[in-house]
Amino acid sequence: MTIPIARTVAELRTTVAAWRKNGLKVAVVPTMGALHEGHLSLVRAALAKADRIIVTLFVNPKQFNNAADLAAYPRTEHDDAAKLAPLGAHLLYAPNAADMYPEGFATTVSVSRVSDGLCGAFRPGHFDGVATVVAKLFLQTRADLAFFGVKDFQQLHVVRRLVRDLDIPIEIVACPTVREADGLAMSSRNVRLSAEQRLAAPKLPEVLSTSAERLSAGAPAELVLAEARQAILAAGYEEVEYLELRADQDLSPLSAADRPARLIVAAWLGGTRLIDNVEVLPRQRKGEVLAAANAA
Ligand SMILES: Nc1ncnc2c1ncn2[C@@H]1O[C@H](COP(=O)(O)OP(=O)(O)OP(=O)(O)O)[C@@H](O)[C@H]1O
Ligand SMILES: CC(C)(CO)[C@@H](O)C(=O)[O-]
Ligand code: BAL
Repeated sequence: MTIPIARTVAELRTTVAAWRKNGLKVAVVPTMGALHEGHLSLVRAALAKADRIIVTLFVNPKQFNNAADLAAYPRTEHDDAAKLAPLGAHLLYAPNAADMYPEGFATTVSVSRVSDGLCGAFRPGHFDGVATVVAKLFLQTRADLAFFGVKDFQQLHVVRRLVRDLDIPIEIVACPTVREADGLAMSSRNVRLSAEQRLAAPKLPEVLSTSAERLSAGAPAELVLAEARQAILAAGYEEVEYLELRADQDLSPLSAADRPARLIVAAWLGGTRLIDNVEVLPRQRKGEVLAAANAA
């Protein structure tokens, strides 16, 4: 079983035009490859909502602010294609950098505000690179739907803002984070962890979920965040790049869980940068707790 591969926009467009002529609904799943169950869950979600699925595989140089990170990024196209075929994905679009950014390419798509802070602060230029390539992928594929993981929470906000602001006619579908049995969020970068680091890694999601519960129960955010940082460092992480409480709806910074929120983190373990986030349910005020108890 194999999956067809398109290398150029022309090849991609020929296939998509034939689908469209037959009235088929098209979905795109943008990735940088080294596919794991997290990516495959996006493909399955796409298969449930569309007739034809394009998985894109492009390690986008414009979104890497660190040359070593780009050089070390896993490239496993053969294995990726072998994972996609049995799932029933219809096309792998794997352009090369010279086709995506030909000589003279001079356009940058920049989404402000939701790109500020968090990864935007620590990876300068990263979200410009993401917004530029995602805009290209949407226009190249002209898909009806696009699937993204909640694991990259700020990226999801950037993409949503991009399509709203540029009136790109595509529905963005967010999919939950797929985790290993011990809670670690699946990520292509996890393969860089040594055996010892891999054992320490799940402390990150563990601290996130206990902190989220404390915040929902009304514990002061400043204290919870400070203790969470300490716990992550005590587990063996060498640096907590950021750990912040942000509003779920628009990513605005929060000092208390007074509305639906996210606890969002980036931390370094043995030279590998891991990101994660969890939902924080809004703190119930005393009156609401009493009202709920009386109603029960
Ligand atoms: N564990 C996961 N669960 C659900 N979706 C995921 C998961 N990991 C990545 N994705 C989603 O897959 C898409 C492609 O992500 P990407 O190729 O960067 O994978 P990655 O594993 O996140 O790699 P990286 O090491 O760059 O973080 C994005 O929409 C991302 O949010
Ligand atoms: C969306 C994306 C494929 C753009 O290169 C990338 O940022 C990713 O893999 O999340
Ligand atoms: N998942 C976001 C891709 C990156 O780290 O560049």
